[in-house]
Amino acid sequence: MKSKHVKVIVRTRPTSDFANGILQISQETNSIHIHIPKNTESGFINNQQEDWDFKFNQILHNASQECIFDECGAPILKSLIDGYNGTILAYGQTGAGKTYTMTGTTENYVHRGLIPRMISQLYKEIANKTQMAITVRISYLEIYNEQMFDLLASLNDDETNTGVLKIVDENIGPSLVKNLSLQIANTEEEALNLLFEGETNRSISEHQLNKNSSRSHCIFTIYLESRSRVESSEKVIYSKLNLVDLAGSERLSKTHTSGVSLQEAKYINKSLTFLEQVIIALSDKKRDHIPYRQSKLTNVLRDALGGNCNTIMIANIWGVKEHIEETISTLRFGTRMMCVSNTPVLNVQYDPMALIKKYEREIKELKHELSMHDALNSKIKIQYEPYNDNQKYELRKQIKMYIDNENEEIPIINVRQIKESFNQFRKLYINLETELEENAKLLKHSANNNNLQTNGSNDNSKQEHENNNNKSNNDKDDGVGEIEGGGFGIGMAPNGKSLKGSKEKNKKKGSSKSSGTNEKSFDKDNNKIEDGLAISSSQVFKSGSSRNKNDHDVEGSKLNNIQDLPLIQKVLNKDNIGSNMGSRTSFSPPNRSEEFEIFKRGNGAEMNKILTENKAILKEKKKTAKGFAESVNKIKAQIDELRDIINKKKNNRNFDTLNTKEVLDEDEFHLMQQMQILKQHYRSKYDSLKNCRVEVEYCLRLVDQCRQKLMQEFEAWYDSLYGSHIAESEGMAAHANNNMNNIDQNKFKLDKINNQESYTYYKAKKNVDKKNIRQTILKGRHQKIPPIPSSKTISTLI
Ligand SMILES: Nc1ncnc2c1ncn2[C@@H]1O[C@H](COP(=O)(O)OP(=O)(O)OP(=O)(O)O)[C@@H](O)[C@H]1O
Repeated sequence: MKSKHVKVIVRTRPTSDFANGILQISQETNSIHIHIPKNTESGFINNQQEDWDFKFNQILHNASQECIFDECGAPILKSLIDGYNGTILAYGQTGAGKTYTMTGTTENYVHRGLIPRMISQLYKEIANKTQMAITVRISYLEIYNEQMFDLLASLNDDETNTGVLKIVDENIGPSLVKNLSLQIANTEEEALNLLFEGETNRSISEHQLNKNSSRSHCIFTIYLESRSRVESSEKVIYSKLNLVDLAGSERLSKTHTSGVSLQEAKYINKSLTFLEQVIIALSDKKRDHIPYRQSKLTNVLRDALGGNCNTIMIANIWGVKEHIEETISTLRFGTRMMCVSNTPVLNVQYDPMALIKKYEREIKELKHELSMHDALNSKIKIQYEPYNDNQKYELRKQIKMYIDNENEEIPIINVRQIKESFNQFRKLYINLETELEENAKLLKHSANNNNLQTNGSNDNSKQEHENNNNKSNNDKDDGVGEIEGGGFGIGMAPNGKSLKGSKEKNKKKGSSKSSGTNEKSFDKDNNKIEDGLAISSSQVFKSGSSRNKNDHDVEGSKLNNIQDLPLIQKVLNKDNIGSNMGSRTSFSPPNRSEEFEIFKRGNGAEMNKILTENKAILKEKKKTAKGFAESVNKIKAQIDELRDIINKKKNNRNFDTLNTKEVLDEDEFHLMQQMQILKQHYRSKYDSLKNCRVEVEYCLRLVDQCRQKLMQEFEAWYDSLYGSHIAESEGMAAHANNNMNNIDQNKFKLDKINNQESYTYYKAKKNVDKKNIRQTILKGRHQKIPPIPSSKTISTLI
């Protein structure tokens, strides 16, 4: 961007009384020399200096109005139409010809000033610019005694623009003055009417020097908004032209004013002083702050002074002897003004609405082109709309398979698919992170529990050991605990009692009172759960979530309920649903067991794999525990047997050596030693068994969690595929069933048939449930058993 200095052109008012000896004008060199000899009789000149030399951009001595337009107006007008702001300031003492220069006189057309000439030329130019649609707006502002007046306010019909005029800090609109009316002028005549309207409204007061003299600053502004008729219409060029008729710059003493006129003169003087300060500040390159805000005039003209504008100042001088001091003052001001530089730039803006329309058009065309391109390359099925839920689901499936090495690669279709793939990868990663955190928590929790149990079992063991030594024969009936059994207390193994026998006993008792889970029943249990899923996954979901010590019973009762289900659903699917749902066609969701099998192979494959692996680990642990339990029982039986032999020997010896000191024979001594060894073995095996049990319980919990998650995922998957259909055709009954116990289910079904209100209620319930299921799934997706800590590790963790 190139900066330009403000152009200063001096115009002299023609006079027969020209101060020839004092004022020498050279139009060739554009310079003015003033010589005031000393000892002159005029008392108001500066005696300290005799000569003044000034040089300007141009001096128009006794020039015609037409010449002024050609030299000042025409170039500014041209750049205005090209999109650059322009300002022409008329500065000078009262009577020097500022108004004549800007407005001219109306009596004679030849004497019309710059404004009417520029208006006229503007419309001629607009008429020639056929490729551009140019809108002309006009404002006319008067600043009088530091107050702003809208000279065109009288034209506002709707009284919308009646607010107080205020200078806004940011030039957000075409005008810096808020509430200043902008009148559209479609023709030269309309523009001139506005000029004249403003003129008549102009504030005029009596003045000693010139009775028509204006004491106000007047700013006539032409705003152009240009859009190309041929190129894109969103590009708008805004430009404006300020034509400023400043108030007289003479000194207060010269005006001989008093009262109101004095006050006016003070304001004029003040604002011109501020104008001068701004100019001084602008011409000093070291100055950071330009005091534009000191006066309304400088604030309004801040764009024209040191901003984005082509600025010309016409310094009007009245070359008579008595005004020589004002002439010097005006020329000094002009000289300073020449130091001010502006940086005019093209004011291009983009109409946001038009821009949006353009982009929409472009997108449409590009889509069209893309679809043609795809068609030519036989890629007919490619879509460019955002991914819907089903597509996301499919992509996620592909990614999972890719991660599991089941897919060599994911075929790239388009950028949208790549983006969505990244999204899905991120989601999977976040899930994995959550899963790891949860596992870590679980591990810690388990370790804590283990420590407590290990400590407890150590104490128990000690106690048991002591008890065993003191036990009498009556204790023989107490059995030794085993992994499958509920109680795991160590007692005396009765003679002939075997592990098998105790298992039988437990079986008979039933597992409802058992604190542990029977291995056999556990496996059976697993089958049941999956069978349950086959019929009603939500039933299974419920069983998974409520798995506890009484699982066995729960499962049993569930099976009964499941058997009842098809009949109830038949009833629901038949007439009742139809009567409630009107003419909607009924939809029968696919068989859940088949779907579950599909799910396990597809989306749930990963989870199912983890579950299977975990179950295998669990089985292995149980097997180990069983082995320990068998060893413990075996040793216990040996101990009992040995104890019997020892006791018998002891009794016999007591009988033989009555009232004599007790002495062990060699045989008895050996038996006692064997007993010691057996007890040591017993303790060692018992400890191993305890530790193994902790691991089994830990595995059990995790297997249980895996199963629940598999079920939840299946639920969500099934629901996402068929949920809406089920809801539409079956009402919300089926799903509500899944989340209620049997009584509630039947109640709901009856309500559903008879009462529309409950239908709405359950519908709401279903939505909440659905949300909760999703949230649960999102919280922790897959939980794979982390490496099972050995009991030693668990102990050291605590
Ligand atoms: N170049 C000129 N040719 C002919 N007449 C002129 C010229 N300059 C000024 N005059 C006449 O001088 C008189 C005063 O001029 P004008 O009103 O334009 O002064 P002004 O500087 O605008 O004064 P004010 O500061 O009071 O507004 C007017 O009658 C005007 O017609």
